[in-house]
Amino acid sequence: MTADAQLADRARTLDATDPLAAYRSRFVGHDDESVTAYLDGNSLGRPLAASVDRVRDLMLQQWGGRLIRAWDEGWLALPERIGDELGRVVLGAAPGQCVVADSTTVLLYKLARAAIAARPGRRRILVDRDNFPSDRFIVEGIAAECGLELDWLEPPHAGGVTAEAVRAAVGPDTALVLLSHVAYRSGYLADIPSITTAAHDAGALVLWDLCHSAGVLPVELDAWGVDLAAGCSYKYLNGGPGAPAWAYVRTEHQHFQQPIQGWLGSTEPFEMGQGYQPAGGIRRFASGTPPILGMTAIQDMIALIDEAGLAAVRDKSVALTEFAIEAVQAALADFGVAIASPLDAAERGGHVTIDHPAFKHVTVRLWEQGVIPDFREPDGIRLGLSPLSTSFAEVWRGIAAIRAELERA
Ligand SMILES: Cc1ncc(COP(=O)(O)O)c(C=O)c1O
Ligand SMILES: Nc1c(O)cccc1C(=O)C[C@H](N)C(=O)O
Repeated sequence: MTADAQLADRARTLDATDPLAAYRSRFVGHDDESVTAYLDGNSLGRPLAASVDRVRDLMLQQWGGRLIRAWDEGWLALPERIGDELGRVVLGAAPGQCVVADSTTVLLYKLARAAIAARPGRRRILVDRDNFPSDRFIVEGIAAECGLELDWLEPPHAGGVTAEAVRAAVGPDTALVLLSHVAYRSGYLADIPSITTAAHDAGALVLWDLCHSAGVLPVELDAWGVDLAAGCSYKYLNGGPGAPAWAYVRTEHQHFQQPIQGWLGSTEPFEMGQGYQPAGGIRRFASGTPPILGMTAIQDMIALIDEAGLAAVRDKSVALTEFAIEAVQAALADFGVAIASPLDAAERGGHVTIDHPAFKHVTVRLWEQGVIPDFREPDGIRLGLSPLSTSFAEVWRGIAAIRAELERA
């Protein structure tokens, strides 16, 4: 058997013995033959068939039938109701600490400003140079706005941000540390508990960006002592394009003041009174009218993760990334393709990034033939493997297609 036939055979065996394989059929488009391999579930997760029904019901029964009455009949409470479910199933958070609102970018701003205000007199923010642009741009803006200084964790930090690096960089003047749980490019998985402790030992707060971890690996925000966190819901939470983000604020920090003082974060919105009085609890971190259509589909993925179990989802995620690495090493190493993600599964999230100078051009050709990974500058193809909707066969088809394009290049 050729090496290729062996990999194709292994993919078939892995799919045949995958205890979560049947979940794939619950997603719209799983049988669309024009998509040879969807490897971008960490940018935009596939829709669930259940969400099509839920959105239809929302439009016909709730919006169409109940009209404005639907706000009182459930819509106004939805950001916290979904937040509680997210906390229970995905984030390891007791009720009353999560809310769905805004975008991740806006929530990161609100939470970072709230944290800065809660550490008066401290003048520094620690941030990772390799963090996602929004995260970096937000603290750059806040530093300019509030007259603060930024400290940068510079790469390489032996693969990713470690507790030792954070401990060495924080001090009595550090107000806030802003980091990602899973790095958007490399997929490096940061150790939240030890990094949070390192920051707390210096009296700083930590804001965690969980965009690339929520829904793909177990998270225990309460148990890990996390202060503040935010993440998006259109990746592994399959909420759809532009679905609103979520924020976690630990109960003991819910007296923090957030900067976007809107009526729906105030005590009695419908009194329309003078002077902003922040609501109690997590509701004070909301600002304006909740995007009900946008947050509707998230509920189906939370329910699906609940059904499958996050530990099983992580097992499949590890198996998918292990197989991707094995296939890249076997099929692409001879072309000079380098693996930019950690090789140790314990240090890796749900995606694998591989680098090659031809990948920008290769990605265009892949998309034309229905093989859909992400390209990330300067030369990375990011294979985003969504455990409940990605098959091992898909991973192999994607990697075989990359090799075919490199052969032509
Ligand atoms: C790690 C990370 N942080 C923040 C964002 C920004 O999210 P949004 O565009 O929803 O504000 C993204 C993705 O876009 C991301 O991957
Ligand atoms: N939010 C996105 C969008 O509106 C268009 C294209 C991609 C995205 C993404 O989510 C990118 C993603 N956060 C990343 O890690 O690269």
